Amino acid sequence: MLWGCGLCTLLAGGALLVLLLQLLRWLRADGDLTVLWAEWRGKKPENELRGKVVWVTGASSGIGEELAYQLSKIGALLAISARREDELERVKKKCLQISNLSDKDILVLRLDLTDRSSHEAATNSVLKHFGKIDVLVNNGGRSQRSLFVDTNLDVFSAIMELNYLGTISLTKHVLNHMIERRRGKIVTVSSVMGIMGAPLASGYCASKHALQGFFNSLRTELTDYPEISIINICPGPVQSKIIQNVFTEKLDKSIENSGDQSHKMPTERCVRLTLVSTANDLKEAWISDHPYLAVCYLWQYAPTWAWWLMNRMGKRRIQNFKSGVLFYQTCNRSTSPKHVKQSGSASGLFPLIQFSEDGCTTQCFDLAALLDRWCISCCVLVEHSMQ
Ligand SMILES: NC(=O)c1ccc[n+]([C@@H]2O[C@H](COP(=O)([O-])OP(=O)(O)OC[C@H]3O[C@@H](n4cnc5c(N)ncnc54)[C@H](O)[C@@H]3O)[C@@H](O)[C@H]2O)c1
Repeated sequence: MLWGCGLCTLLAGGALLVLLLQLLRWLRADGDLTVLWAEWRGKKPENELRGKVVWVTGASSGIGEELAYQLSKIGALLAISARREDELERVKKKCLQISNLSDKDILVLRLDLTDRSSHEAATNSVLKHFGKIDVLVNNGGRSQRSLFVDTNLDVFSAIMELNYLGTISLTKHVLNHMIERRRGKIVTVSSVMGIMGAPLASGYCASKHALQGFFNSLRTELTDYPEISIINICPGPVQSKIIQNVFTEKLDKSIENSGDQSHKMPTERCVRLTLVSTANDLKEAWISDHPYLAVCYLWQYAPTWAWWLMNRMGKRRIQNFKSGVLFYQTCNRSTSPKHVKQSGSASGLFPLIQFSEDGCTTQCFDLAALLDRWCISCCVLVEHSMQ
């Protein structure tokens, strides 16, 4: 009897959760509440960032490249940096085509974040060209895909050198200038992996946690400078070249198969919400589709349940990784996770619920199907959540 009541409560809770998720998806709730509010009622990036000098690192691909495009359309003056100058020239050419900016409004500046001795000169080059830096976007970085036990410590050192030390080194030089002017914005593209943990990305998660801790502390040291904003952006999985560029267990080994990216958040959307967060000086912004965003909330409010979920799914993910199978190789690669072709048993969580292909590709209205879809989505989350 009691057991029956418990089961009913569990099912009702599950149904409510699923309905809530569907509602959030339907409402396109792909950011935390402060981001969504800022997008609806807040300041527009077009008004706040036009004419501002914005320096974007890691601008040769992915999120950084798209930032360059959207900022140029808005009319911001740009310094774009990465290691490959030819790629930056390509990005600059496109920026000039899609905007009203002229050649001198976009500075291409080669920068290796790991070469910290070059950061002061690079900062001076931007200042010499534009006379000021209004916004620094710390975007350059690399993810990881390897088990800690198999990974050379050099890899952990390289991740921290790039994602953490490279970022705070550049910040230090630019911040000196902002302190002199008593104004500016430092935007750092962290990750939801700076909030939670995930298997196969221990070094990457550590570097993003380090960034979160660093910038949250720096913000408290800048209370005498209310016009200087420290803005941490925490995206979930976003379409980019991040998987092609991941660190593996050895420094000289690259990944063989970067897999399908189509289920991830479109780069344009992530960048738009990043600019909304920047325009509105949001201290921290979670930008992600569901169920990833829901897991962030779970992590924040019920960490022990979040651990349970992560451990359950992480086990499967590690098994797949060891056998050389990416989880989504069991899925329809040309569509999103909600269009997973495999049976529910692919998740290993609800082995009794079986799907036909169509059961997954159509909108599912029965509770079991919705629950199963949620579980599969969660598994795909674990596959990708370390980016
Ligand atoms: N794509 C995602 O799913 C995702 C999710 C959360 C956070 N992020 C973060 O977003 C940022 C951008 O990543 P992305 O997804 O666009 O990946 P990406 O690989 O497409 O772009 C990374 C950029 O960083 C640059 N970079 C790498 N090493 C560098 C170095 N030593 N010096 C200077 N630049 C260097 C690359 O050249 C490239 O321009 C990263 O910090 C990443 O951690 C990405």
